[in-house]
Amino acid sequence: MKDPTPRDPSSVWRERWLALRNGVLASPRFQRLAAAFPLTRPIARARTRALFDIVAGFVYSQILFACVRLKVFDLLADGPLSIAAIAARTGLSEDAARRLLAAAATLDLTEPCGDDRFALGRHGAALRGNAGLPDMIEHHALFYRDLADPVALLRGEADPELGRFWAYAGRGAPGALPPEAVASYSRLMAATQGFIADEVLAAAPLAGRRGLLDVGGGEGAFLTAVAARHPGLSLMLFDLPAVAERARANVLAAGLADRITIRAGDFRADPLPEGADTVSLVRVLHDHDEPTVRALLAAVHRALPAGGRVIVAEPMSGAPGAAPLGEAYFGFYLMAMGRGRPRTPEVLCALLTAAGFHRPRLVTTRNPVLIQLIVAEA
Ligand SMILES: CC(C)=CCC/C(C)=C/CC/C(C)=C/C=C/C(C)=C/C=C/C=C(C)/C=C/C=C(C)/C=C/C=C(C)/C=C/CC(C)(C)O
Ligand SMILES: C[S@@+](CC[C@H](N)C(=O)[O-])C[C@H]1O[C@@H](n2cnc3c(N)ncnc32)[C@H](O)[C@@H]1O
Repeated sequence: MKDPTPRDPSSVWRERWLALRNGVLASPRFQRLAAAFPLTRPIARARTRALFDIVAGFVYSQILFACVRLKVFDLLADGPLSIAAIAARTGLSEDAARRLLAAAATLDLTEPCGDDRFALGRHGAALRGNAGLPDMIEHHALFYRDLADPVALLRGEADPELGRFWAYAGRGAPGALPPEAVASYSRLMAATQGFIADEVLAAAPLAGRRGLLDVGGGEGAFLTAVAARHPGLSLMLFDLPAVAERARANVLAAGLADRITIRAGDFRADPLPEGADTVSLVRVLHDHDEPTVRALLAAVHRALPAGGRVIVAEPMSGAPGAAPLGEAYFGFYLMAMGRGRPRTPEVLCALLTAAGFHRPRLVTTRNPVLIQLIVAEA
C-alpha cells in the first residue's frame, strides 16, 4: 500500500534505497543464492540466526524464569551438581532437569562439566552478583502475562496486571494510596537499587554539593547508598505518603534518621520541599506522560536555589549498544503499566530546557545499558 502523505525531499533517496534493498532481501531466489554462495553464506546464516533469536526470545526468557523460580543458580552456587542432585532439589524428574540444564547451558546460564554434572554458566554467575535481579526476573511473570496478547495491549483493549502492580499509575489520587497498594512495588524497587545506585553514584556530580533531595525516592535505598559515600551531604527524600512511611521505618532501622529527612506528598499536587541545592530523579520521569514530566521539572526548578542542580537517572532510549532495551523493552513495559515512555537524552534535555534549566548534558555511566544520567543547572 502506497502512503499518500507528502514526503520530506531529503528522505526520497533513502526511501528508494530501502525499496531496492528490501525487494532484494524479500526474494526467495536471492535468499537461496546468498545461502549457497560461500562469500555471502556467513551473512545469510547470521541473519537467519538473528531472526530466529527474535522468534525464540520468549522461550529463552522462560528458561531463565524457570531457573530462577527453581533456584537453580542458588543450588549451583557452591559448585557443580549432578542432574540427580538437581532433580532431587528442584522436584523435577531427572529427564526434565536434564532438559532444563542443557537448554540453560546453550544460553550461558549453566555450563556442563561432564559426568552429567552442571556448574553455573557465565550469565548464571553474573546473576548471583546482582542482588535484586532474581526478584526482578520473577516479577516478569506479570509482564509476560500482559504480553500474551500484544495487539490487545497496543489497542488499549487489555487490562494489564502491571497497571495494578504500579498503583500510582492508576486513575485515582496517588497521595491516597494505602500501604498495601505500594508495598510490593516499593520492595521490588529497593531490591533492585543495588545495581542502580552504584552506577549512578559513580557518575553523579555530587562533590561540593550541600544537600540532595531525592524525589520519588522510594524506600530510601538510593539515599542510604549516598549517605555512605558522601558523609557531608544533607539528605531528604520525597515520596507518596504510604511509601514515605516505609522509607521512614527503613531509615530509622539503618540508624540514619539524623542523616535522611523524609517528606511525604504527591508531586502532581503538592509543592516539593525546598532547602536542597541538588535534586535527583532516579527511575521517575519515564513513568509519566509529558504534562506530568513538564510540571514536575518546573516544580523541581522552583524548589532549587540559584546554582542548583538536577540529576535525572533512568534507562534511556537509544542507549549505545542496547537500542532494543529502550524502545522495545521499556517501551512495552511502560505501555503495559499504563503511562510513561522511555525518552532519548535529547528529549530529556529539551524538557529540562523548557523547564528553565541550563546546560543539560548527558553524563555517561559505566553501564548505559542499565541507566544513564542527564545533569542540568537551575
Ligand atoms: C573472569 C574472567 C576470566 C575474565 C573476565 C572477563 C570480564 C571482564 C567479564 C565481565 C564480567 C562482568 C563484570 C559481568 C557483569 C555482568 C552484569 C553486571 C550483568 C548485569 C545484568 C543486569 C541485568 C540483566 C539487568 C536487568 C534489569 C532489568 C530487567 C530491569 C528492569 C527494570 C524495570 C522493569 C523497572 C521498572 C521501573 C519503572 C516502572 C520503569 O519505573
Ligand atoms: C519506579 S519507582 C523508583 C523509586 C526509586 N527512585 C528507585 O529508583 O528505586 C518511582 C517512585 O516514584 C514515586 N511516585 C510516583 N508518583 C508519585 C507522585 N505523584 N508523587 C510522589 N512520588 C511519586 C513512587 O511511589 C515510587 O517510589
